[in-house]
Amino acid sequence: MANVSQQKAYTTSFIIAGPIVHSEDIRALTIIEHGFIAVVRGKIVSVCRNTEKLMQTQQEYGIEDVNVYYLNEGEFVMPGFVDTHIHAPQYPNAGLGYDKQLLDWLTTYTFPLEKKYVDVDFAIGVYESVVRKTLASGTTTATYFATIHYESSLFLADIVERLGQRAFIGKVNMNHGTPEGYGEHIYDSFTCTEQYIRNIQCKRNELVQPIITPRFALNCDMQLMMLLGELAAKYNVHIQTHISESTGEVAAVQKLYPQCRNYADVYDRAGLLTNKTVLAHGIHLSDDELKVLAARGTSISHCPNSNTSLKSGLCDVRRLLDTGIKVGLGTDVSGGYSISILNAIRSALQTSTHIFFKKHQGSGYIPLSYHEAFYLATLGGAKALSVDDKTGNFKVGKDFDALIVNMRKPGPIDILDKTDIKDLIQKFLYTGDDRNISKVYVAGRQVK
Ligand SMILES: O=c1[nH]c(=O)c2nc[nH]c2[nH]1
Ligand SMILES: [Zn+2]
Repeated sequence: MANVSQQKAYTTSFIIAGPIVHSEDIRALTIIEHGFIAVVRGKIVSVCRNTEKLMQTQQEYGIEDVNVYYLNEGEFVMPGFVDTHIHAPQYPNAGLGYDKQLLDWLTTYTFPLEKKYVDVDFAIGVYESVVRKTLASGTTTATYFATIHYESSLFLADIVERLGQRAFIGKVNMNHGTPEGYGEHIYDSFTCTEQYIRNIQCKRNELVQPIITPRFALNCDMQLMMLLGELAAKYNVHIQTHISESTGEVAAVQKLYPQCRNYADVYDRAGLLTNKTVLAHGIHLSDDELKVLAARGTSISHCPNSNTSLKSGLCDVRRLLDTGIKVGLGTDVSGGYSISILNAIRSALQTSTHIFFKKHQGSGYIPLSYHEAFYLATLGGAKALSVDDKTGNFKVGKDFDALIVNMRKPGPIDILDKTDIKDLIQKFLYTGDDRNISKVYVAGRQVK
């Protein structure tokens, strides 16, 4: 029998035995104190609540003793994190520029940095760091914005593929209101995007998918957005953009599209609201807009660190969920300063508590709980991206995207008292960091 730390990186058929934690729905965590998960060629074939049938399962799937890994005291296995919104090229700016709000922040800090990705060598260096760092932080699925540059966006896809992450990767579209040297002609924007989609689909790697990425309604005209909506339908691909992040942005969109009822209507008219669309932020959406998103099956990426860092506002996740909208968490680097979904969990919990403070006494408002935040970071994110048939929890038939968490490792805090599995989970969510994530798996492949 092997300890989990001795596992070979390339073994995709194995059993992990010990404490298991995952979400089956938002209401509660499922905790198995001592069970096992059997993985065959990267897929989960069995999840058991005890170890009685472990040897039988080994025999059934021909899993040798050396590929049975027992977790030690202080360890547990959980699903990998899903980051539903992150700008890979903005990583060099993480932690910088929070003296400005969204529209000024874009022109002062973000566009000048993104321009540099015309240089593929610069892009490769940054993208390699981003993918390694997100994997090390437990992000097994990431939804990336790249830049407008075709070549460097493809390099991001290559790096993701080589390092083994599950990801949606978008070449950004921008043909309106763009800064000097960082914009596209509508024809190039459209044709490059189509070529980009074909190029990524040719890889035939199920883990790496293209995603259509109009930056937001202020940087694309209606004609381009409509063409992109058609492309999404033609190639059956996902769509991502931003919506209703700051009040200044909402006012500018209303001015630019006076014929549209509201911000969501701009995207709806363009055919961009589908059940494979994920919209970042959505802080200032009206009830009417939420109804449209729910009807279209469009989801929201909640990016609480960014919403606070750029002083955009408090997004009420409870309201989104109550309207039937799918919600996942996003780091939104570098609007957010942290690459880690653990940080997004904490920011989401704090934002929800701040909203609770603002409500009047007796409103009955219930702030998010840690197990709801765990759901948003895993299964909620997978549902938001419509990949919950593949990932998000440990259901038989899904890919094994998972983290081995070790709370006994030298890390940010010491565990001094006796703890049960529930304590370990909470300690990890509130105080853990990547030092506590000892192993990361995507589709059964060990990637950390
Ligand atoms: O947080 C954000 N980051 C961006 O890069 C961006 N572009 C448009 N709107 C945006 N919001
Ligand atoms: Zn963003």
